[in-house]
Amino acid sequence: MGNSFTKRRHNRDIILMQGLSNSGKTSMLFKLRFDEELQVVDSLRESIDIHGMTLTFWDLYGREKERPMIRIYYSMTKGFIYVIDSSDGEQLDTALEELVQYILLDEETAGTVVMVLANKQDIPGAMTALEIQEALKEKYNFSSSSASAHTVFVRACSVKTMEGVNEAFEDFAEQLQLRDAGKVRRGLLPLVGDEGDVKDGKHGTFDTKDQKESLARAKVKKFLKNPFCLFKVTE
Ligand SMILES: Nc1nc2c(ncn2[C@@H]2O[C@H](COP(=O)(O)OP(=O)(O)OP(=O)(O)O)[C@@H](O)[C@H]2O)c(=O)[nH]1
Ligand SMILES: [Mg+2]
Repeated sequence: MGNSFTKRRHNRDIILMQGLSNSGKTSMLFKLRFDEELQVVDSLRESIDIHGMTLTFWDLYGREKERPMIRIYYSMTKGFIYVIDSSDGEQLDTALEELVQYILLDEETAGTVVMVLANKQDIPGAMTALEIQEALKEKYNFSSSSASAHTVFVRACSVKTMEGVNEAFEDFAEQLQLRDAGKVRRGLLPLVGDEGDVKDGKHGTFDTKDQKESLARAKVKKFLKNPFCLFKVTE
């Protein structure tokens, strides 16, 4: 029988969706869950089946005053999806500052998977995933010892066109599975496909995966299928 600390750690089963107001959290969750454009609500809690898992997402309001208080849910959280409006260059600094202060530097989030979504890629002039990743690296020292506490990765997407959204959530679920299987990848993971390419001012497409990534996936699938493998609890 575990003590209350152990119990609390093992009870982590929600995914928090965070990000500044207007970044696209609710529309994203609504479209994933109901395949419709959102018009009416600004916060949702929904369970979605992804990659053979049922994940419960809590999309919380992006209102400024409430954002620091979201940490009361951190002890129940196993992953974060941090949504950024890539078309809003003026707010990027604030968005990344909050990601660092409220999530990455909070000890309660250690061991979680953090996906940063560079949303609204359909808007001309939107910052690329690479640009956002570089800006994040300037804010947060990923080679510090505390940086290895998380699995962090950046993906580009557009809720409007749904480009990159399903793929990003699949990747997220896969990282959670890896974590649960004791095969945790720590620190900042590389971008996939040609997300990093910015040629002639154009953004890359979001759906190509590079060979290394698919090799890694194949290995994980093999590992997960092994009936003799013991699933290690990593927290
Ligand atoms: N062009 C474009 N607009 C988007 C995209 N994603 C969301 N939007 C729009 O951005 C606005 C804000 O979206 P919401 O989903 O309400 O944003 P939110 O992050 O939930 O905001 P709060 O509830 O205030 O925290 C809406 O008008 C959406 O239609 C996108 O990928 N492209
Ligand atoms: Mg909302």
